[in-house]
Amino acid sequence: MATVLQARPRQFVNTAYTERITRRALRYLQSGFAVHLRGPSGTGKTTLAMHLASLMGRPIMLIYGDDRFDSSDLIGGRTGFTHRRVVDNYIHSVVKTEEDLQQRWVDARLTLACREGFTLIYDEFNRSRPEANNALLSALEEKLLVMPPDSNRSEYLRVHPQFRAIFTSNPEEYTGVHKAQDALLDRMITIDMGEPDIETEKEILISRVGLSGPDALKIVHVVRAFRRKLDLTQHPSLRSCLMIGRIVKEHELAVSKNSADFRALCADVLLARAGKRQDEGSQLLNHLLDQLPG
Ligand SMILES: Nc1ncnc2c1ncn2[C@@H]1O[C@H](COP(=O)(O)OP(=O)(O)OP(=O)(O)O)[C@@H](O)[C@H]1O
Repeated sequence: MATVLQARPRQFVNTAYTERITRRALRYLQSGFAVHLRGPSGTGKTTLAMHLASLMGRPIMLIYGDDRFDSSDLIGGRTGFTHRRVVDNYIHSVVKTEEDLQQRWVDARLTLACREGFTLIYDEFNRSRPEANNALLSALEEKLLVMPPDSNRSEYLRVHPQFRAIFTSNPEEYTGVHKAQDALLDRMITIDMGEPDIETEKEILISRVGLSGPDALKIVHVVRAFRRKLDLTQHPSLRSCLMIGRIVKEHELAVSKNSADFRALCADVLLARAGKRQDEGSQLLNHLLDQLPG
C-alpha cells in the first residue's frame, strides 16, 4: 500500500546555508526538473528533500531505494484477486453457480505520483538496481510513463504537469548500492551537499534538542574536529552531534572537560566511528575534550 504524506516534516531549521540550497533546488523544481541531493550520511539530504517537497505544496510520495525492487515495485502489478460469484436459482430446483477469480492491477507509488501530480521523494534511489528505475527515464524526459501490457491501461500514462521528483543518494557508500545510470543522472540536476556549516549544525542542535548556544557550539566543535583530524569523510556526522546533545540535555550533563560523564558519552558515540583507528581516535578525543572549559 502506498503512503502519501500530507503532514509537514519535522521542524526544519532554516539558516543562511539551508536557504541557499533550498532556493537553488526550488528554482529547478519549479521549472519542472528533477533534483538530486547527493552527499555523505547525515548531511541533511532527506530532511531537505522533505522540506522542499512540502514547499511544493502537493502531497508527498516517499520511496526508499531497495535492492529487491523490480519495475513492478515502482509502476504496479497484478496482486490479489477480485472474486465474482453468480448464483442462478431461476429454476428453484436447480442452483447454478459460476465463480470467477481475476487478478487485480494495483498501481505502485511512481504511477500514483505521476498520475496525481504528487511530489515524489526517492530516498537513496541508487540502492535499487538500475533496471528497476528504468521507468523513470521516460517519466522524467518525455513525461510519459510506459505501462506494462497487463495493466489494462493504455500503453502510456501521461505524467501530470505538477509531478516532481526529488532524489537523494550517498556517493561514498559502497555496500548495498548500485552505480546510478548515467542516463538517469543526466535527467536530473544534482546538488552536492557537503557537511552543513558550523552555524547550521549549532542552530539544529539548539532547535531540535533545546541546548544553549554555547553548549551546542562546544559539541559541534568537538565532533567536527574529530572528523576532520581523523579525515573521516562519512562519520561522525550531525547525527552524532544530535545524539550527544540529546543525552546531555536529558541527563543534565555538563559540557565540560571535567565531566567524566560527558567524556564517556563522547567516547561512546565517536570512537566506534573511527573504525580501526581507535587508539589514535581516543588520543585525539582526549586532546579535544581537554581544550573545553572546565
Ligand atoms: N535543516 C534541518 N533542520 C532540522 N533537522 C535537521 C536539518 N538537517 C538535518 N537535520 C537532522 O539531522 C539528522 C540527519 O539528517 P538526514 O537524515 O536528513 O541526513 P541524510 O543526509 O539524509 O543522512 P543519510 O544519508 O544517512 O540518510 C536528522 O536527525 C535530521 O532530522
